[in-house]
Amino acid sequence: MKGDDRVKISVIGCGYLGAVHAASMAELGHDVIGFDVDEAKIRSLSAGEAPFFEPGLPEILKSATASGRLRFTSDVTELKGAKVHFLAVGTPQKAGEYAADLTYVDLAVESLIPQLSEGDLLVGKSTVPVGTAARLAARIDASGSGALLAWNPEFLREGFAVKDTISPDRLVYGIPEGERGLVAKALLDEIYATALSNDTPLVVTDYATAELVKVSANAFLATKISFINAMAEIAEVTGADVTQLADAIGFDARIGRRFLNAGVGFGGGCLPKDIRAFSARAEELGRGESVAFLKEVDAINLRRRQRAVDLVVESLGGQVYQKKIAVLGLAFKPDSDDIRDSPALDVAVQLHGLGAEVVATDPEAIANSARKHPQLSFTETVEDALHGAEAVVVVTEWKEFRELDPVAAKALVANAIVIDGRNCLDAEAWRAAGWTYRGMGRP
Ligand SMILES: NC(=O)c1ccc[n+]([C@@H]2O[C@H](COP(=O)([O-])OP(=O)(O)OC[C@H]3O[C@@H](n4cnc5c(N)ncnc54)[C@H](O)[C@@H]3O)[C@@H](O)[C@H]2O)c1
Ligand SMILES: O=c1ccn([C@@H]2O[C@H](COP(=O)(O)OP(=O)(O)O[C@H]3O[C@H](CO)[C@@H](O)[C@H](O)[C@H]3O)[C@@H](O)[C@H]2O)c(=O)[nH]1
Repeated sequence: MKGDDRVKISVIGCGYLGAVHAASMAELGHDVIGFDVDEAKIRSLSAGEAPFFEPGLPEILKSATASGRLRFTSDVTELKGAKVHFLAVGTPQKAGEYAADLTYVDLAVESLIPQLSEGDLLVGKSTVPVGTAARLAARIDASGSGALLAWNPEFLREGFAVKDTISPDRLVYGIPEGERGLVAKALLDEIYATALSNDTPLVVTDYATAELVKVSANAFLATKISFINAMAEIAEVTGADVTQLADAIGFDARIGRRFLNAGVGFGGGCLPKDIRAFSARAEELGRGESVAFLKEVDAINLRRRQRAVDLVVESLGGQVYQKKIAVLGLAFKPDSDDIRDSPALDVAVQLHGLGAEVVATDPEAIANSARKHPQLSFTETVEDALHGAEAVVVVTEWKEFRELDPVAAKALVANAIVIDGRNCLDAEAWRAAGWTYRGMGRP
């Protein structure tokens, strides 16, 4: 791509999604300016440093900022002149409610409107309740800026975010009808030229479908995880093994083995809040019953965290008070430092609440966890966590935990009891080394 041909892009909101999107778009050759109201985040990004852990991000941040294709600002007026503006601000769960909080989306759009010029394209990436795009399009029309709106939901997974952005499984464009839609599509095609030239499937549709594709994809994934966790609950009272069950049903190509790992369940900044926001929106639309099952998906999910806590208590004869428990894992999944709605951190907090002396460790998520829960004790090394522990609970399946040597680990602990909250250990090897092994839905 030659300098003058590059599309000038702005990214509004440089959190997990926005920072990765900005750096990846620059990596693909576009001129990008990232904007965030959080000045500390902007300072870190401007220095080429990722404010969170994401494999591959530091490398592309450094190369793109050094090449001049990527810069960051906390001054919204600097977005003037960009042709395409990606909206990537947060849409968290409202406090005490299921619905999504759209405050950040609305504030960001209001601050962007004075910077827009005729023919500019605002592209929504944040996950929003269906109907939001139509409302924002009307607001932009009323502003008289002459800008257009498209909704282009994002499906990246943390831990694989750069790869997922540069080579997505599919692209979805929600665009307006008629000529304006064609203009929007042409700009998006230019931005995603690399992915499209690699035959990435493209779905071009209306706003409502694009918004619904995103939330229904997450609802499906959450349902798949809660389905297998429901089977784990049945396995627990019948002596069956849910991991073998998952393998066996997963061989059916119509079902597939992915997202059938039973354990302490799903967490993170997306699946939990997205299924709740979907339920709330469906209720507003008078169709609450259509997705009523999502409340059960949520309930099954939360029960599994409790199950891990109960297993620890049960294994210690019903009493954890003042007993040292090693909690291996804090992040909501491996290869991430994200602790938003983390089942692992929740298990640690619950055990602490029961009076246990929790010592938790995680390769990347200690700093975030300590900020949120300073009452917990943390240690950098697994060995320190294991030393003198009366029980060990594995709640995030980091490679370093999966590959622990059960013989060496046994020499450190006071009691060889392990609760495998992610079914990620070799049960036979741990038992052979003398451990009492308890998994989630497997004997
Ligand atoms: N994290 C993911 O893996 C992922 C993947 C797909 C979709 N999403 C969706 O993307 C959105 C962002 O998620 P996230 O995980 O990056 O959240 P985040 O909380 O990490 O980042 C949001 C950022 O927006 C900034 N912000 C808030 N108000 C602003 C404003 N008015 N102007 C500019 N910046 C503002 C915040 O300071 C923050 O840095 C959500 O809707 C989420 O559901 C996230
Ligand atoms: O078999 C499985 C698979 C996942 N999980 C858990 O499910 C959660 C979510 O995992 P994952 O989906 O890999 O993480 P996210 O990065 O939150 O990605 C989800 O949420 C994003 C934000 O909307 C979407 O873009 C992605 O497509 C969607 O996978 C984590 O706690 C995992 O431990 C399980 O318990 N069992």
